Amino acid sequence: MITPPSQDARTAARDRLAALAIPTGALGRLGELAVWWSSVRGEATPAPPSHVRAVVFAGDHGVAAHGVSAYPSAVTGAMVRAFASGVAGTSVLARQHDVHLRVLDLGVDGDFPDLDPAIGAYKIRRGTEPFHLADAMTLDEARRAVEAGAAIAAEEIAAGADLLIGGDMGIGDTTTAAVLTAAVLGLPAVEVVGRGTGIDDEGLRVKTEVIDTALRRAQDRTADPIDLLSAIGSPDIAAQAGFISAAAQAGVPVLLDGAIATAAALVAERLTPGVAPWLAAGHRSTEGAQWHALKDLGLEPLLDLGMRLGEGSGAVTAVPLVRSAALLLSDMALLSEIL
Ligand SMILES: O=C(O)c1ccc[n+]([C@@H]2O[C@H](COP(=O)([O-])O)[C@@H](O)[C@H]2O)c1
Ligand SMILES: Cc1cc2nc[nH]c2cc1C
Repeated sequence: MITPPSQDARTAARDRLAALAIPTGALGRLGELAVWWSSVRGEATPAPPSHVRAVVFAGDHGVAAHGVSAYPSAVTGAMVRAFASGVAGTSVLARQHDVHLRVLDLGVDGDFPDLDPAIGAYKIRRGTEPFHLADAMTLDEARRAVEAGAAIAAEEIAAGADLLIGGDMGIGDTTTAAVLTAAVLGLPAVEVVGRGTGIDDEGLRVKTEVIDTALRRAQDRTADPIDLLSAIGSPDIAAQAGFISAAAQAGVPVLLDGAIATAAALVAERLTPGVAPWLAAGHRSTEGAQWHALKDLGLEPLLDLGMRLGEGSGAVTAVPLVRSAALLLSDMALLSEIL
């Protein structure tokens, strides 16, 4: 059961927003963001987020060996190392915006004996099966991955998180996100396919075909989200779904990233209905799957910069907007006070 965000706080925030020393509605979506932040914090004028914590869920995707990505799977493990040493794109953004960031290996097809063992503490398996040909993982693995995500959220909340971000790292994962989104929403492959890391027209044709084949293979598996994850998911996306679901159950808001995070949110909403009001969308990705998933969740993205990096980068880039929105609502004068 998910308790909805506070209606009283939302009403009080809306009233204050309407009374601020601005023309009515002049803050646009920043005003709506302020009202959302009040509702999820349960206060009319909450402090801006000061303990933002992001987790990058890494994993390999068997489908990557079938011509759907512009890069080889070897990049996934290399990027885990880049996160561990603080030199990935999102590492830079997280330092800039005072966001705590950690990377976790849920399903990379390799090991990291020289890195902090905590990175692999939730590892479920090594890579996935190519899901247009066979189930990505077992039911038990899918279940354990969702539980791992919930345990990770609990750790971040215990560490004091007032806003959570999930990021992804996995070559091939835009195909997985697209298939999951299409299966949940009943959409054809052409509606959810995107160029991911930058595939050419031939790559796009192959990727569309792979998505279409996977969808036909999983068409009777959509009733149970765990079964669907085992058919066409991955441990990293299943864990991110469990993470989002657990955050919402604990009343901790989540700022969504791109196509993979939003697909995970869609699955989380099916696992535990009532998740969506606890979410805000950091940015609009270049992937059609994300646009459809956001629409279903009733979310409008904050930024639209043409970003397609993943890693939680779009969400971390939007963190200053949440802080600005909260401060505008709490610190600005009312029109009645200046007239
Ligand atoms: O988050 C997004 O919307 C997004 C869009 C395009 C690419 N990515 C990142 O690029 C990788 C997946 O791209 P691909 O082409 O290998 O499926 C993966 O590591 C993602 O983090 C992420
Ligand atoms: C270099 C590189 C970095 C990434 N970060 C997220 N996805 C990525 C894909 C590639 C190829």
